[in-house]
Order: sequence, then structure tokens, then C-alpha cells
Amino acid sequence: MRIAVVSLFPEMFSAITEYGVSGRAVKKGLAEVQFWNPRDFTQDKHQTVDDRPYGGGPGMLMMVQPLEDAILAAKAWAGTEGDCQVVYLSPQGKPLQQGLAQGLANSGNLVLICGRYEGVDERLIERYVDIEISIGDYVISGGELAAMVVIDSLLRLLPGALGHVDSAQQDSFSEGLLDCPHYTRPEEYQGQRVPEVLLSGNHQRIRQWRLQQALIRTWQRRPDLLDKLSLSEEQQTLLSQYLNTQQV
Ligand SMILES: CN1CCN(c2ccccc2CNc2ccc(C(N)=O)cn2)CC1
Repeated sequence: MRIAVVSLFPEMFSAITEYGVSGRAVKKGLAEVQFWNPRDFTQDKHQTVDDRPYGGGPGMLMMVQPLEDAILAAKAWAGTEGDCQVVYLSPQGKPLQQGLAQGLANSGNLVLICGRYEGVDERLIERYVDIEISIGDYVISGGELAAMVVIDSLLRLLPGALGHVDSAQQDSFSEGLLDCPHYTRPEEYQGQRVPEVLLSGNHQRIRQWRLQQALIRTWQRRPDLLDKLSLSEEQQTLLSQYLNTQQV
């Protein structure tokens, strides 16, 4: 999978290409990540990459010519092997959810455009962008951190990215649930013991306990997620077992 990033600050991306699961996925070659900096496509001696907004108002926009030339170069590389989707990270985008990350991981090559200043000329978005994505309802100073979140979320879904093949599947979020509590040594910490079931070695009971905990947490903290799910027989049983013990 080829991921082309258009950004004024490519050095920021070492955070995902050099560390952890995402760094290993890149090092293993599960994905190639290349960068195109609009500043390298400027034609003036000051290497201008910003421009004033028509209609006045505070702030600047990304200058069209260097950005467009960087986008075209990125598309040429990413589109070499078949189709590529062009993604723009912005507060106006479609909210990133696990399903969208999975879709991007399956979708072939990507070009990610990172906005700076107050964003980019709408005509470039209309001409080049296939999907606008937001990582949440808040504003950050550039699209780079949002692009890194998107890249990280899809890299870990690529086959071979995670050591134990089904640990990605076991991600509760991939089932639409919040994660269960986790414990490691010591068995007793500040007077608090690890739940006995986890010490039992009974893998069926452990799996059920973890699933029930994920259901309880989702019910307690994010009932909106629960409403979207059609629970399996087992999930229904495990959740109602718990709810029957609560004065609900
Ligand atoms: C003060 N201005 C900073 C730049 N910004 C802007 C505008 C357009 C595109 C990119 C940006 C970069 N910022 C982002 C990017 C993504 C998200 C997200 N939620 O995914 C939040 N913010 C407009 C506001």
C-alpha cells in the first residue's frame, strides 16, 4: 500500500514512521509512506506557500500553485499501481470511525493532504479530494496530526502489522464495543487483587468475562454506541445478567 502525504512539515511524521506498531509496519514494507512538500514546488525566491484570502478576513490560505503541483506529484506516485483515493483532513470532514479506517486500509493507495493556515482553496478540494475526513469536533493547527491518526489507525489493520493475527480483530472497537479492563503483575497491588477469573486459566470463562466487561463499560460510558449494535445472543445474555443485578 502506498501512502503519499502532502505537507509543509513532513518531519512531523517520524512520530508514526519511526515508532511502535506503525513504525514496524512501515519498516516491514506493509506500506510505503512518501512526502511531498509544497515548499519544494514554489517558483519564487522566498518560497512562498501561503496566500491572502479573497474577501479579506484574518489569516491566510495555502497558495494554490505550489500545493496543486505537490498534489499532482503525489498522485503520480500513489496512482502508479492502480487507483488512489485523495483524502483531505479538516474539521468539515466525515468523522473517522473504526469502520472508515478499515475501509481505507482496504481501499488501495492514498494521498493525504494536510492543510495549514486557514485551509485550502475550495476549488482544489472540488477538483482533487475524494473524501474529507475529520478526527473529531475540534480544531488543531494543521492537518498533519489528523493525517497521522488516520495513517496509524489503518496501518495496524494491514495483514501482518500486529504480531498475534487476531489481536486487531479482538480490538473491542472493531466489534463496536469499548475495551475491557486489563491487568498485569503484581497479583495484588495496594491491596487490590486481580479479578480471580483472569487467574483461573479457564479461557472460555475469561473470554466471557472480558466480553461482559466490555458490554458493561459500553452501557455505562457510551450507551450511544450500544444503540447502534445488534448484540449477539451471548452478548445479550451477558449484558442482561449484569443489568439484572443493578437496580435499573
Ligand atoms: C485555525 N485553523 C487551523 C487550520 N484549520 C484547518 C482548516 C482546513 C483544513 C485543515 C485545517 C487544519 N486543522 C485541522 C485539521 C483537521 C481537524 C480535524 N478535526 O480532523 C482539525 N483541525 C482551520 C482552523
